[in-house]
Amino acid sequence: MRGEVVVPASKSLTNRLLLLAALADGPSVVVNALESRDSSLMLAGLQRLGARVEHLADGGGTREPAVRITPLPLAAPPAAQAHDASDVQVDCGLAGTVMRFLPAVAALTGHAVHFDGDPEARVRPMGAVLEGLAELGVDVRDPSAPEGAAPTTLPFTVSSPAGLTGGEISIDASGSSQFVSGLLLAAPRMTEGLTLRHSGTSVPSLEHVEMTLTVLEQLGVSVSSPAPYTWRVEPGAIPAFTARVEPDLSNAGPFLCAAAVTGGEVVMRGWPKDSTQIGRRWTQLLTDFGAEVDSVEEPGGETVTLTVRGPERLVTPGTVDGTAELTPTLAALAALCDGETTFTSVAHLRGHETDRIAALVVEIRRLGGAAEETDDGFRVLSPISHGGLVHSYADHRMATFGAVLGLAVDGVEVEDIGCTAKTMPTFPQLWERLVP
Ligand SMILES: O=C(O)C1=C[C@@H](OP(=O)(O)O)[C@@H](O)[C@H](O)C1
Ligand SMILES: C=C(OP(=O)(O)O)C(=O)O
Repeated sequence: MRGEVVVPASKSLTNRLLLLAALADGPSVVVNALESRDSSLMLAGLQRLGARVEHLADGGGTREPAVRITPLPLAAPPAAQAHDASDVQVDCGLAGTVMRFLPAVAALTGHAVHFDGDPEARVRPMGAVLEGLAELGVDVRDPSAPEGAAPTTLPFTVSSPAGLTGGEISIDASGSSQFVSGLLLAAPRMTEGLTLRHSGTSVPSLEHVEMTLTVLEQLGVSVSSPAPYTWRVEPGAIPAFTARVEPDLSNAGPFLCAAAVTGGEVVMRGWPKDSTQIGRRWTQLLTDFGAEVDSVEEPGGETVTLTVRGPERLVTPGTVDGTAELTPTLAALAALCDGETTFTSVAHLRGHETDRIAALVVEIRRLGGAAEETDDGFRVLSPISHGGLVHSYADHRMATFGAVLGLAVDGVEVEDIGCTAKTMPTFPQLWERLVP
């Protein structure tokens, strides 16, 4: 695999910026927003909550497509305009950022809003974010459950006729960093702002919480972390803004790994030098697996051209720690190494699009490799030895895991490559272009 790749925009940054545009104090423009299932669901959800969405061919003279959002109306306490909006429905699909980020925004509008999603989404953990909202006075219920039973998964309805006052709450976010981000993103529009404390052992994917805080700060919101695992967002207007979205560095992973597993070379221009995305870790991770990574600064100084060259034989780093959403792609590298690789601090992957720990172990074994689950992750013991059908489980990263394996082993077929549309609808075309 040899060539140059331009990956689409970041899902995580797109969905944060779209949401914050809907809470800003005037129309805002998100340039180079991702177009994918997750971002479409975010836009549709924000529209349901009252935001206006316009697609622009040229975002503010940059000749790049953009989305202009006119903010949604917030509840005016006392909630004179809050109507009985039992017909406001938000479809979350399988998007964690929609199911975890929009309930607090829904509460700010004063409407009763019903959330549901794909069958696979109905098992993804939601408890902590819903408990947090309940602590803030929001009525959270599953209309089909017995009276009094607090929902911990989709579907559910949130309703807070007077909007959100905010204050100080504590939740256990050990299941997902999105529980923290989902409450902090809405916090500037809570009348008292929000102090949020995490009460469990550790928060996974902490890079994503840092991304939330940085984006808020870049948009003029005052944020702080007064103690470990405690965050404070001050109340206030979010000035209307224009922001451009970086390329998705997590989705860059399969392409960079394509070079790594084939002894090829893949070039990416416009790689941000200073990103909040967890995908910034690829340069070190690929080096750890034996690839050669070069970066050359581009004019302007904010981006580099990244070149990844694959080694003759991959080497295992032994342990790979806390790699969150990068893990399925890294598991493909591990499944092509002779030595053992142990993935640690990724227990929360069981609550992703599918139980990724179980899925990765099953699929590696299906192709003749040896792998086992551990308490906080999994271990790849020996490489895959033959082809077969890799199951996707509706999970874009399981599909791209299979695609990377198929470059190194004959006869690998990936079921439902279309599920990559969750964050990268152009994956099949971009992939084909790299094949010699
Ligand atoms: O905030 C975000 O944009 C995300 C946070 C992470 O969630 P978890 O903390 O559940 O891993 C990550 O895996 C997900 O793809 C995107
Ligand atoms: C975990 C992921 O997605 P979500 O935003 O749906 O949680 C992911 O993209 O790997």
